[in-house]
Amino acid sequence: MGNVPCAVKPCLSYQQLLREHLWIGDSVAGALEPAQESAQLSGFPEYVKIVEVGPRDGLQNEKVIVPTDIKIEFINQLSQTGLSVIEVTSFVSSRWIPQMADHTEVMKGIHQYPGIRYPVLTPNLQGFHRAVAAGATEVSVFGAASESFSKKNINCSIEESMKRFEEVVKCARHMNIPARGYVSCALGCPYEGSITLQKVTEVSKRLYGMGCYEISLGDTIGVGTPGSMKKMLESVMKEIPPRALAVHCHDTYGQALANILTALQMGINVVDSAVSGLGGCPYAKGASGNVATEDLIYMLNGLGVNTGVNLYKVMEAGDFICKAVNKTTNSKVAQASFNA
Ligand SMILES: CC(C)(COP(=O)([O-])OP(=O)([O-])OC[C@H]1O[C@@H](n2cnc3c(N)ncnc32)[C@H](O)[C@@H]1OP(=O)([O-])[O-])[C@@H](O)C(=O)NCCC(=O)NCCSC(=O)C[C@@](C)(O)CC(=O)[O-]
Repeated sequence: MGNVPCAVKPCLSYQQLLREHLWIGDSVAGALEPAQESAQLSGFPEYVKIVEVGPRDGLQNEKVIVPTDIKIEFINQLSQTGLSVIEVTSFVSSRWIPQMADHTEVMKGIHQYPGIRYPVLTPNLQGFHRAVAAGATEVSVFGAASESFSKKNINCSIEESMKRFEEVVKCARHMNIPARGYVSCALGCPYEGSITLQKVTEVSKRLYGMGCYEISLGDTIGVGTPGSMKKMLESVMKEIPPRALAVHCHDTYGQALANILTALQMGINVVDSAVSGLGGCPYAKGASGNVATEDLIYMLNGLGVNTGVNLYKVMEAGDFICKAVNKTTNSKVAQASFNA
């Protein structure tokens, strides 16, 4: 029963807690009111948009190729949870990321529900055109604040990447397709170590300036702390309003939830996460998965922050994909619940 206080241990199991109490994520009338009040009082946003990156970031690093029908079933299950954004796949080179080679089949195979957005990664115009042909209606370009990471990940300098992204975003705008921008290594780089605040801010500003509607600041190797997150956001927020920013925290050093909490207190209300804490970038060696969506929802529910997402259904989708890829979940909430 993990951290449940001794006094309640004999009375409650985690499953009871999850099913019957406010942590479940359904708005039980009345039950959320005191917590919602506390969320408002403490300066947290009333609503957080969760960008589920499990099918893309979560699976891209898996060595064994996950069958396409499993990916499609996983995404369809996620669509039943209340999530409003699910990142589906990447239109990148299959030589670089073999796991994403079935991007077109996945994109065409999923059921796209109204009200849910299904963005995909597009590093260049070639990827963009293929994505659109496969039915994508939202794309993301992905840059880095580190020169070395940019070269390792997308085989070009930051400057060259900006030119490619400008082409993609321009084309997307003509077609009324929203484009999101990622900035990797916002809190540290696997090759260069510390990255200056100026560089993170400069790259973010360029992506925002070219028309990306939201900039996701990636702690690619999970080295950030609430202290470095605060400083980085203070710098970026001088150029970009918090409503256009998201945080994307890998949990390598166990700091992800603390970093997210810091970002929320600073006015950010978009958070990327991956079911079961899956994930990692093949070009960021040693980086572990993203913050688990289950753990994020549990924390937000406890704060009374609305996400519209059902925790129990997310845990079921997580259980499905973990069994399919033969992995144990990294979500503490799922571990505690399923082992109770
Ligand atoms: C960007 C490239 C393609 C450049 O790769 P390149 O080798 O420099 O490309 P090129 O332009 O020289 O072309 C070489 C070949 O690639 C093909 N090509 C060219 N573009 C494409 C494309 N879009 N889709 C499919 N094929 C493509 C092109 O057609 C050609 O084929 P060939 O003539 O030799 O047969 C490559 O480096 C690549 O695919 N990189 C992807 C890396 C990646 O996906 N990394 C993981 C995602 S980023 C991440 O996880 C971080 C994030 C977002 O989560 C945030 C965080 O945590 O920080």
